Amino acid sequence: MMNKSPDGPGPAVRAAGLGVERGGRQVLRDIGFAVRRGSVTGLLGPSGCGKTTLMRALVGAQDKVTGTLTVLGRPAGSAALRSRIGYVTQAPSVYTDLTVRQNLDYFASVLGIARTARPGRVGAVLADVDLASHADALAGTLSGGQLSRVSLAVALLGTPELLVLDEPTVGLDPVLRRDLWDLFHRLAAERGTTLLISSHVMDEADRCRRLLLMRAGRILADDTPDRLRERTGTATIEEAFLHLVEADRRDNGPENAPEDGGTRP
Ligand SMILES: Nc1ncnc2c1ncn2[C@@H]1O[C@H](COP(=O)(O)OP(=O)(O)OP(=O)(O)O)[C@@H](O)[C@H]1O
Repeated sequence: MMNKSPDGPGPAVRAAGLGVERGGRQVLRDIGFAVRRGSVTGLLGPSGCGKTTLMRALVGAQDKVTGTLTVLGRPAGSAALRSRIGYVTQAPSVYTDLTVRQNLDYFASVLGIARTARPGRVGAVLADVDLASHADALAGTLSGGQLSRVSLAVALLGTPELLVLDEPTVGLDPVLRRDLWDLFHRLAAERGTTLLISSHVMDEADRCRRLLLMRAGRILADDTPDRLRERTGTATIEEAFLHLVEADRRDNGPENAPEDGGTRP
């Protein structure tokens, strides 16, 4: 079933002049970009550059946001967006003393999915993330990769129009990573879901239709993988990124924004 948006055909996400202050520091500054509906967009950049903060702003979980941030046609954080967005954080958010199925059934009830519809919906998302064979295992006995797939299954329960995934493939073996990327593209192609996926692994970049490259709280580039390589005259996204970082250093100096190293209270 394709997602139908009540808010017209505009971009899924549009940011302009976006800034975020965290811990008394400006950690995002003058961010501007648009994410097309039904696309798979990668948010790439080194640890601490602000990927999670940007995602938190998108889903309405971040304080001290300035500028414009529109999500599915509404201001980020609007109550009406809650059921339309799926957000998977880096830390799996499931109950370890419940089975996978019990977790999903619980979250389905929280989402207001009717009791009679729940077994079907739970079965469908278990199949999506390839965990049907572990449905009755206690979540606490699963591997890290399996646990993060349970979190993804939770996010899929409500058939979200926008899926925001914070480093969903970290720590996964190559086969699982490939399978997850296949799933992401199926969700976009078959259901019209928009996916924004963060990673600091540059070799995942080619799996995205479009890339947002971040450094030190700013967007360095917003382009397709091919065009990024072409316009920087490089062979890989990693080289393209390094090329853009050097150009940025020349233009703005090395200290234009805080790099990683802050503490996280
Ligand atoms: N709770 C917090 N309070 C204050 N500053 C924070 C907090 N969390 C993160 N920061 C700072 O905000 C900046 C951006 O952090 P963020 O977690 O968004 O980066 P990231 O790109 O997602 O990093 P990673 O890839 O390591 O997850 C960093 O400088 C970090 O130190």
